[in-house]
Amino acid sequence: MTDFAATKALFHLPEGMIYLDGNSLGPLPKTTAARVAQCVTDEWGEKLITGWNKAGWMAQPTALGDRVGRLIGAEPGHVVLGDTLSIKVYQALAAAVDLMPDRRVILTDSGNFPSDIYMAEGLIKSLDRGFELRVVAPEDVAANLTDEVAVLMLTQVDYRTGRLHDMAALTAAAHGVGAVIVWDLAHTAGALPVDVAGCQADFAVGCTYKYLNAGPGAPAFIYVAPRHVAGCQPALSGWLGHEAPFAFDLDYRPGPAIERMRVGTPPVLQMAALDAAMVIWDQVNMQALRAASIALSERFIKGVEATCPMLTLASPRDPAQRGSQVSFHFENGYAAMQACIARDVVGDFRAPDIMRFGITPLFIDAADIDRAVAVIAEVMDGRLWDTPAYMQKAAVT
Ligand SMILES: Cc1ncc(COP(=O)(O)O)c(C=O)c1O
Ligand SMILES: Nc1c(O)cccc1C(=O)C[C@H](N)C(=O)O
Repeated sequence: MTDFAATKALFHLPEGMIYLDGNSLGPLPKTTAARVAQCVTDEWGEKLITGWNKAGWMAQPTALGDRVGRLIGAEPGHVVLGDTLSIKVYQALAAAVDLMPDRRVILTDSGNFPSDIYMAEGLIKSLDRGFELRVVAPEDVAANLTDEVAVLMLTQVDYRTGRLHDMAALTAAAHGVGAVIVWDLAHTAGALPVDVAGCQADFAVGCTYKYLNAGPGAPAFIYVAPRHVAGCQPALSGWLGHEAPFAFDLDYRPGPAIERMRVGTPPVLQMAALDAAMVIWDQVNMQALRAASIALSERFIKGVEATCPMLTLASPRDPAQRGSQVSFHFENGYAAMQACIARDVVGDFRAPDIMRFGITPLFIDAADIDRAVAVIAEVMDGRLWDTPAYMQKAAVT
């Protein structure tokens, strides 16, 4: 599918709203409610426990894994869904350090999402084998790849600025010093073409509630390269990752392939929501999507820069260095974003001063971009953000 004028009709968007936040929580596909209702009434309601076999619930994590896998260039049979992204980061990192018994440095960058860093710290603590987490500036990653590094763990697209790491180059550089790489694709999957297999990435993880429209709390995914899967000893050895879960053996034996990265019971209702979203995503041509995303992003930057001199671009100016979001610095960014949201232009704020806008061509078009620019200009020009009501920070920003 390359006709993004048609895809907008596939999503429910509140009347009058311009939703520039599909990179945080994607909007609802129009078919999702019926698909989830069918799962609830026909599958859960009528099939009850037999739904695990008859409705295919047990096979969903790998079946959906292949569909998500297409979007990231994974080989079939090497992606599985389940758990949260933080859990999948932990699993991937634990498996990665296991491959490198003689090295003790996990390298990451300060643009990484904090949860990835916290999970690495937690893993290091529980391993208690003297690992060091080394956090460097994003532009210094390559220079810090030494033969001390066991694992390079990176989020490809910086959640604040949208800065995009070169997956092929950094994967090759990590391999060049004998290290293993873990990619977090939270802001990549459904945002731009990726080729984990072609880049020879070792592990990749990501979520499905942002660009992939599977809804709040939707399951995460994990990719393990074919060459590693047989040697991968799951750190989170739950029963559904066992070779024969229904043998109920007391000794753990990992499942045959990517199944071993499953942990426990899959979230069946969320998987149904993901299934509905994937009916759209199965059709999407990622190269065409990327071209549309760049055209809209360039239009947005041009419009905002022409009308809002107090906003400064926080994202890379070169579209090849950006994911599918555009961010601006503004010292009163929180209040300004609240003022935009009150006028139906929805983006989000990331501390300390980032106004972040997701550019998602499946449901945002050039007319939306122009209207959003006009609203942002009105907010900035009229200092409409400068009211106490917009300064009050909510629990979730
Ligand atoms: C890059 C990145 N990694 C990890 C997470 C954490 O994901 P989750 O809350 O699903 O564990 C997020 C978002 O919350 C993220 O953007
Ligand atoms: N996962 C989120 C949530 O459960 C509540 C609110 C926001 C989020 C997010 O996705 C934050 C996100 N990782 C970010 O890019 O900022």
